[in-house]
Amino acid sequence: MLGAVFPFLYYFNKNYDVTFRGKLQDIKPDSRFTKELSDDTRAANHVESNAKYDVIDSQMQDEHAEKPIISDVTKATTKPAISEYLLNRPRLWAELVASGNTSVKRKQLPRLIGIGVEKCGTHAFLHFIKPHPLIKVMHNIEAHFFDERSNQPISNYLAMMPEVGPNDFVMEKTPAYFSFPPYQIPRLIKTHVPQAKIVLILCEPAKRVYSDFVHEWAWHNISHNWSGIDKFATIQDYLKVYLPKMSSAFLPYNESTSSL
Ligand SMILES: Nc1ncnc2c1ncn2[C@@H]1O[C@H](COP(=O)(O)OS(=O)(=O)O)[C@@H](OP(=O)(O)O)[C@H]1O
Repeated sequence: MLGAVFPFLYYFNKNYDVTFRGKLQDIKPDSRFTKELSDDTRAANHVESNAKYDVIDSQMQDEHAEKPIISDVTKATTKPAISEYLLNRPRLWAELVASGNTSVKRKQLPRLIGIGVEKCGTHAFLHFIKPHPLIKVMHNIEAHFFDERSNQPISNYLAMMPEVGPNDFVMEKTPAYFSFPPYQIPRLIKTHVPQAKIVLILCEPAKRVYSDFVHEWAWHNISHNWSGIDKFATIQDYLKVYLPKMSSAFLPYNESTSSL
């Protein structure tokens, strides 16, 4: 896959000057590489383009002094040609991470909240996203605040979070936050933590049910005081309990329950 992407990016960068606005008509042939130019002109263009990087560098350095670095990254990714962005990207990331490495750390409400669905790979998602240098996952991972402590003040939720730098994104995931219509918990989250992006992972329902059965069975057998679904030996026993429980959670669909 990567083997296919890199030659494409190389060809693309070499032959086109892309103004990074996402529209096809903005992609223009780059005059620096067209055949009719003499070698001298190409050399002059090369010097000119290097000078352009210096200007961008100095502009970005000036701007860092006044504004949060994050807005500079947005500028750097939207204004210059994509080749300039690719050249500057490692430095931008290093600066962004370093600028958040201050001694001033504060607790932050999550900016990413995984709400489920249980048994659809929510741990795998966390595993993939955790190495990101700006994502800080809360220590216990699952806060269970909105399902178990929703009567408490939001300051208690904040108290559960790690202390982080200004550019960091705190994440927690509690698959039990996913609720079937009328979506009470996601709505509650949106009300109390409006800045948070809610991540919902879905998977094939039959696979999910079987995974849930194995999970519940294992918990029941490992922990005898497990208060989940009642004792069951087979998936048929499980479905007898699970299906009525799920169908009672559904309400008829209407406008008032679909406004999330
Ligand atoms: N990448 C990816 N994509 C899809 N599914 C994946 C992935 N990685 C793990 N899995 C399977 O997800 C199941 C565990 O889901 P969760 O991590 O959400 O479980 S939990 O709700 O936190 O207990 C569990 O399913 P079962 O093995 O069938 O039980 C995992 O195998």
